[in-house]
Amino acid sequence: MSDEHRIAPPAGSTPAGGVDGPARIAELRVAIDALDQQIVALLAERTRVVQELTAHKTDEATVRSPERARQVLGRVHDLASRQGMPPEVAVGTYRALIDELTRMQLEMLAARRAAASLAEK
Ligand SMILES: C=C(O[C@@H]1C=C(C(=O)O)C=C[C@H]1O)C(=O)O
Repeated sequence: MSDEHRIAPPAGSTPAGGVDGPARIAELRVAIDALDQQIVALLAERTRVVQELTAHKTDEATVRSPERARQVLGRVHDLASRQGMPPEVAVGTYRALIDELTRMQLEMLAARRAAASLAEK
């Protein structure tokens, strides 16, 4: 992250140079909106990869793959630590993401099964 986005000093202290108060909040919210645009683009790409992978799964146990989920969370924990981010924030975010993607995969599997059983009739 560039210096302009660094977390502000503790309340009561004067930020070193630059804009203060509401103007700085507005500036930082613009930075957050730009970052969100990039994050959602990457999440959309990750979701497309998961959707493609799901086409190769044929049962609920493989959809859930808890060991793989643990591995992803452990890796995210380490990556966040190395980036100077509180790892619990990254792990909590990914836990919610994996829960939602697992729910999406279960729906895809159910839809495929329903289509296959209709085709059999
Ligand atoms: C994408 C997969 O399926 C699920 C979702 C995961 C993820 O989003 O990283 C990881 C494991 C599974 O719970 C997978 O098996 O790799």
